[in-house]
Amino acid sequence: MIRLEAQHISKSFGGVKAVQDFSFQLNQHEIVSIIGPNGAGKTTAFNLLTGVYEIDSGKILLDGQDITGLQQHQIAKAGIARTFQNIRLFKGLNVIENVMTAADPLSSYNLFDAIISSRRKQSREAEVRELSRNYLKTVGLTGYENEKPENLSYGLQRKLEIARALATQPKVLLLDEPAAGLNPSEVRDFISLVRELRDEFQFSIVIIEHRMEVIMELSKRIYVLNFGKLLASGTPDEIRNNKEVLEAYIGEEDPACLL
Ligand SMILES: Nc1ncnc2c1ncn2[C@@H]1O[C@H](COP(=O)(O)OP(=O)(O)OP(=O)(O)O)[C@@H](O)[C@H]1O
Repeated sequence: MIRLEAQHISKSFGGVKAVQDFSFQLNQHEIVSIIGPNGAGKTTAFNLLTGVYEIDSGKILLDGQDITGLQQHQIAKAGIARTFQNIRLFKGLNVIENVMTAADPLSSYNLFDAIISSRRKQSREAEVRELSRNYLKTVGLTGYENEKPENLSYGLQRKLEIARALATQPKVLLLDEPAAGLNPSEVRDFISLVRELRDEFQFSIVIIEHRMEVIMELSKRIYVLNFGKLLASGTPDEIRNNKEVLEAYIGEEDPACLL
């Protein structure tokens, strides 16, 4: 069953055609990737799927429902969660509070609130705290609940971002360069985590990534963008052996990156 579908979506910024007539499908319980050289339109595609930008033309469907033109918070509520290329965490809050604000976005978790709040709110807070503790456990952050996010290593901050995304109980998780800045052992760890998450939560995942070992190991199918357009799509083996794709990567920092 198709979970998320983009039909001929396009977006220009002035004269730059960032995404042109791009279509893709993501099935239930599937991991697909979007790859392409720098500036190919990958992040713009995520921004269109999550309502950060209004699309110029095309349609986006989630479980067959048209979600084109919805606001970011409506799309999040409909079931699409994402992480960002540049990690976005709340520095003023500790690790567990970062997850709690995602699990219960209408609440603010701070000491003042705790003192003045009603018993009902306190019991809701206890419930959300417990849920958040579980999400932290899932990503391997047990023991870090009271740390400030900026004191965590880059790899752990990435996990915290994922815990925040999990807390919104998504149907679809969009990961924008989740392995950027990770060392080789963190990359291995991350690959296992993504598989575990998909199996445990039964959701579908789209990954944008430059680290090809991540893409090749995790993706069932890969979409390749170049200058905003779909250049190719197929299985990791098909993409690895696609001459046009290899040519598109020539001149990139890591031209051998398709492995
Ligand atoms: N808000 C914006 N305003 C103007 N131009 C933009 C904006 N966002 C993206 N672009 C342009 O759209 C094109 C696609 O950018 P995008 O960030 O989507 O590429 P990308 O494939 O994610 O690149 P990278 O791998 O470097 O992150 C680029 O030419 C970029 O400069």
